[in-house]
Amino acid sequence: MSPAAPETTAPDPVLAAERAHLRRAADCLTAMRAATAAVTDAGVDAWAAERLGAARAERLRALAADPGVPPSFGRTDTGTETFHIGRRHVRDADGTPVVIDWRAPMSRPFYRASAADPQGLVRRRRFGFSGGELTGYEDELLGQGRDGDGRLLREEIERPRSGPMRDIVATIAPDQDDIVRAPLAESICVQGAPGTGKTAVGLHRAAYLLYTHGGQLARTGVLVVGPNRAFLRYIEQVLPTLGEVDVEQTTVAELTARVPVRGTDAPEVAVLKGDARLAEVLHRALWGSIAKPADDVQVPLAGRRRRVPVERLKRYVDDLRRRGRAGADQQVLHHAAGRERLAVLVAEDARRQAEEAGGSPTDAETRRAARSPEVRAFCDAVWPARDAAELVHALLTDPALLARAARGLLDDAEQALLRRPAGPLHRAPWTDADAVLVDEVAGLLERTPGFGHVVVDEAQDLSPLQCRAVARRLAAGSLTVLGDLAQATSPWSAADWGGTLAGLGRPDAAVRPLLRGYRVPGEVLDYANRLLPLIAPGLPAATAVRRGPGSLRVRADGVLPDVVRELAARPGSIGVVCADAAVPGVAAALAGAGLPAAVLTDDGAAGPLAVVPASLAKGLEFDAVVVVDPAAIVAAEPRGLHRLYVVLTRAVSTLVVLHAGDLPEPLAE
Ligand SMILES: Nc1ncnc2c1ncn2[C@@H]1O[C@H](COP(=O)(O)OP(=O)(O)OP(=O)(O)O)[C@@H](O)[C@H]1O
Repeated sequence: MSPAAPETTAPDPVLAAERAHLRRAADCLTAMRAATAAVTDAGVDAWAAERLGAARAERLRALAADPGVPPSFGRTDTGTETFHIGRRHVRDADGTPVVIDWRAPMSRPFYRASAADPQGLVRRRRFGFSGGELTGYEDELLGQGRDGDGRLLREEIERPRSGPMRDIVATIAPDQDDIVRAPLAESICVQGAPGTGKTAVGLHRAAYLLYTHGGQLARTGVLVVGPNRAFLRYIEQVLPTLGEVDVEQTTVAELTARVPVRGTDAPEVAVLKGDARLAEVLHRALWGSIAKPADDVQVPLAGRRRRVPVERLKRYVDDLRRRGRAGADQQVLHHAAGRERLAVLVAEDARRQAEEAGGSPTDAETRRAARSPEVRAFCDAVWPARDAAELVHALLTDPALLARAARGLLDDAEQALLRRPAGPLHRAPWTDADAVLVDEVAGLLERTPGFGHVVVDEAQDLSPLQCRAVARRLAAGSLTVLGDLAQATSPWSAADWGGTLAGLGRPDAAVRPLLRGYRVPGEVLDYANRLLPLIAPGLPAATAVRRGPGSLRVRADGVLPDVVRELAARPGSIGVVCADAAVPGVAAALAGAGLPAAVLTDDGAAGPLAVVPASLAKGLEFDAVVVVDPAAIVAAEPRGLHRLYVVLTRAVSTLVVLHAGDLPEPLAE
């Protein structure tokens, strides 16, 4: 590696030149923004409001002025040409590129070149920043077979966390880049150990796809699904920092929020309600409510009445009913569309009769016939319009209805588990799992609008029916599934990805591993990995990209406030993770010692010192983590060891494990 210039007092000509280039790029960017704003302001407010939206325009302006986001983070030299790489294209007034967007094909060697395979580069230069100021650089003379030593990568990872997740655009690794730049048509499942960058890679893939397939994806949209609001708060700034403000980021609970959730299910009930068999029960309940036509229908058409005989009516209904299941071509007839279609078939029958009798009813007359009170009454009797919430409510409160729909699928004990007391629909004690059932029925009634690409994070925890809810939002698009089977804590967690991918509608998605751990120092990762043979015997352990001597402290005698006070002496965030039931006690102990900590909630954002219920720790990270009483975390739930594995892998710099009693066995020695 060539000289890395740390903070210097003597002027470094390379630094001076790069700073000048950055200043120029910043000026050009400001000019580009000003030009865009001028266009927007010049009497095209309606367009601007519609296309950009006030919030988006605001965000773009903020980005332009954000000193924490330098216009370039590195450069490539081919020997004849130099390209600066940044978060977005910057060009000067003549249109000459000043910075190349990281997603452009020309930027690819920046991420892929190595000493063994320089990809036409003689040098790769990475910049180091401090407070938005260029303070150093690292050169890799690839042409001479010399790779870098990763010092800047290490600095970047260990830069104290002060808020939400940051992008990794300056340091995406080749194996990550492979996934980020995979073709749009490819659905991918990223199985990665904690801190290997799955979330980061998924978000950068979304940004890459939007850049590369802008037109197509701008129409169909990109959706990111995370486990809860706290997690979304944590990740939600990554895409805007990359210039992508039009991505919808949500949770399964929000996707399926068709009924007000006021209740909770016992665990065994939640498991059953998430079971794939329920999809079939609901399908039967809905389509089974279609009746057999009992009488002929008299259809008023063009001033005459035409009788459509019951036998033909039965055939129309049967044909349509058959199309309620996916055929070989996967085109499913939705229930509401089936009802419309039935009315049209009846009216067309009458039209044919009229034509055979020498008449010629018009299209408009036929449409009117389809909407006539007679035909409507027939459809109401045979193929009534249904409401998703009403149907699920009826199924859960009417044992006879449930028994009919569940015959051969759910035994008596399972049916009893599902039952809830009868009561008015508007006061129904809906649960999260019920909401997914209602969404399932809504998806049978009408087509759910689908996105062009969906990124689903922490996918190992999805129930089969939650998978179906996500799959409905996918339509013909592709999927990026992110997860770690070793961190699976929900009751439906499986030992492999097959079921989840099938449930998500992409059984053939390739499973791609990520095995280099960025977040957690080697000492901490090795410690957590001791649990792997117990919780996920088939999975290979990740190796950390860096070691951190002293990063792991396992203490039987530690006093929590003292430990926290000591950690707080260093910059960065602190997460105190404990069993959910211990949260009030831990928060009180800290407050009592003059260390007020915010308790992280499902929809809250964490402050610099947060008490984190173990059940919410997934996906998050803190510079320092204190795990309080690991045995209680394990004892709190059936997959407690998996939960412990999650919480032990949240620390970027320091992990302190405080235990009063025995440690879980693999961690004891
Ligand atoms: N190539 C990289 N360069 C710098 N930092 C990286 C890189 N890849 C990942 N990181 C950092 O490592 C940390 C973990 O990343 P991320 O949260 O995406 O991992 P994950 O695999 O989703 O973890 P978990 O399974 O624990 O949720 C983040 O701080 C991220 O910025």
